[in-house]
Amino acid sequence: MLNPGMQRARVPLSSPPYRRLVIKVGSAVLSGKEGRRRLLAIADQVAALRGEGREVVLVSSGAVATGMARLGLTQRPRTMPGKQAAAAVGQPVLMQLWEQAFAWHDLKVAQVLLTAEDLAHRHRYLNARHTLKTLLEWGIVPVINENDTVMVEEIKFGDNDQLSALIASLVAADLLIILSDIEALFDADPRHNPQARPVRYVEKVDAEVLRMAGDDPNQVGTGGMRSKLLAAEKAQAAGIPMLLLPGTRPGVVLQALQGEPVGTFFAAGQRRYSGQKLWLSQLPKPAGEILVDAGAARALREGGASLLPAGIRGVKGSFGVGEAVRCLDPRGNLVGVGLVNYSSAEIERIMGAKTRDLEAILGYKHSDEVIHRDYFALASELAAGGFG
Ligand SMILES: Nc1ncnc2c1ncn2[C@@H]1O[C@H](COP(=O)(O)OP(=O)(O)O)[C@@H](O)[C@H]1O
Ligand SMILES: N[C@@H](CCC(=O)OP(=O)(O)O)C(=O)O
Repeated sequence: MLNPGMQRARVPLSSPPYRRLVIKVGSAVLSGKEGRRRLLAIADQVAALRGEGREVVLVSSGAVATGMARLGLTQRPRTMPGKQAAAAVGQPVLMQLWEQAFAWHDLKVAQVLLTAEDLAHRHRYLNARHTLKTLLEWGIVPVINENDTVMVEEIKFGDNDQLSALIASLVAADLLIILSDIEALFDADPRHNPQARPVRYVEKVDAEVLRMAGDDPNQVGTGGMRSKLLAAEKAQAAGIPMLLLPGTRPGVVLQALQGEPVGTFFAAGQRRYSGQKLWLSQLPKPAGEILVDAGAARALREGGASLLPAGIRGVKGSFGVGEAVRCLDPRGNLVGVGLVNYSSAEIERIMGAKTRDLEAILGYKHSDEVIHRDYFALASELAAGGFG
């Protein structure tokens, strides 16, 4: 949903002070001849923001692009192991650049490499949160990237735009800033449509807005504009506004926060959840699937019920206690996602059974419910780019 009256993106004057920021820097900003200069300019701005009493978490892409430069490759490797090898070469070089850039300002950096799996386990997610919180308390600038060398296609976040939105929720940021190589969101892909006009304000990321974006990235990036819109959608669902800015322009973050009209501002949405349920609704990948019967599907969808063993007809995949799984109805439609109190092996033994028989079957009982209602989010409530 656009607001045609609002021509230029301004951080609204009525906005909160934006004390905690997550700033994502795209590969396009950090690569090429100008990459080094832009990295230094971003570090200058982060240092200035820190000086104003704000906290900043950086999400930095660029490991693959930096590795390519270091290895003298002119084309992005096509295979997954090729990209991973390039990232393994590039990541330490990239961190060294951030380390040096921040050292000028007497600031220390910390490298945090995450996989989607890390955030899909509640205890690992909470560990990541504690670590980031501690780093911020110590006055350190965390620099996060996907752990490219160990991730596999099935469990990757998709790209760092998605990761940055998840991190914004994780640290309860006041604002997510995405720095790319483009002035703003345009109403059509500007590479194919020279008449495309910038959109300065987006109230809500809906189908009309998603239609504007191409999903093929620039030469070095990954997700394209579509993935930035999906990140905005995730941030909006968490009640966090997002600002898309041209990271190629020095000083642009400070200008935007002073109210200058630059980039595209995505309003904070109505926060749908907090805590556990927010995390569930944004998870990138499920650990497995539970097939439920029609009665259980109705009870979950309409009655806000917990999932009992009696309503389970099948299990797919192998998962442990506490993992997040998809629940599918008899037609294969997604009912929602939830955290299981039993492993897939246990569910295979107790599916279809009455609650009172669980102890006799297993010899113990963790709980009556396989998924408790407080740990379940309906399909209609999931963020785009999540389980869906
Ligand atoms: N509607 C649109 N508005 C702006 N940019 C778009 C649009 N559709 C596609 N793009 C392209 O998306 C690119 C940015 O995405 P990406 O390559 O993933 O960047 P990054 O490396 O910063 O993550 C821009 O360079 C632009 O060419
Ligand atoms: N982890 C990858 C990032 C890939 C990625 O999402 O890139 P981009 O679209 O430029 O944010 C790297 O460091 O190269």
